[in-house]
Amino acid sequence: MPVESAFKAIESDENVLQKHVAFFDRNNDGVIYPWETFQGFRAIGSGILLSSVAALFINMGLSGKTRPGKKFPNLLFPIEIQNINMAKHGSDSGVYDTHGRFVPSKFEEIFEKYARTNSDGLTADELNEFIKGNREPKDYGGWIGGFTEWKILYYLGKDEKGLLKKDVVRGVYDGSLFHKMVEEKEKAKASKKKHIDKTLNCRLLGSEKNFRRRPKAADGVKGCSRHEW
Ligand code: HEM
Ligand SMILES: [Ca+2]
Repeated sequence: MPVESAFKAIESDENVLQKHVAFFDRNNDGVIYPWETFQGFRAIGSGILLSSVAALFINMGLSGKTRPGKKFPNLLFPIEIQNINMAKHGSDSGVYDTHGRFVPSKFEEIFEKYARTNSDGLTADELNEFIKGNREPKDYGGWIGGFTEWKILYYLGKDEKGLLKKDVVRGVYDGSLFHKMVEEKEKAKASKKKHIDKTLNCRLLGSEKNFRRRPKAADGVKGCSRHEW
């Protein structure tokens, strides 16, 4: 899905990683359950399969790490947002520091190093090089973590030319991308509804065959036309 427009600059002294995950805390109680992860994925337009698999893996994988000192796993796999920085893994970009803060120089480094075709984004090949470049030896868990995070981001956020834009990547770090995606989805839904309403309107006027989407047709009826063109 193409997501354009500029995102705000990110403050580097706050726990931005908490913002990254807060979108998925659907009832804002500081804890993310698997069904909330599922709902969050659905809200940004992911299919049922990806949303289910992601919810299972993310919550089962991160829950225990964010519940330090708890002896037994909670089988509802809650993720505690206040401890989300403990869920960090290796083989990442280093853009989040150990406290979950945003490190601007690391963010810039991604594009300085890998964005060769277009300084403003990464192609699929450049992204693969970047993911490989982050790998620490034998850190298999981190390899999988990094690979899936970046591949899902690419899948959901690439533009029509297959480029993962810098703005989109910046937006994922503070979670603003997720809110943006919901907005885009709502907009697309509203315009589809408008189109259906117009089609219906034209049908009532008896010109459904020649219906075209355009602001004002020659015959003066908004969105309808009696002529092919
Ligand atoms: C569509 C949904 C999501 C996408 C596209 C996504 C993508 C990403 C990306 C690209 C990173 C940066 C990794 C790096 O800097 O190398 C990241 C980091 C992280 N994400 Fe997500 N994420 C999503 C959802 C979630 C959810 C639901 C959680 C947990 C509730 C989560 C937890 C984390 C954590 C803990 C990190 C830090 C990893 C680290 O730096 O070691 N993410 N994510
Ligand atoms: Ca919650």
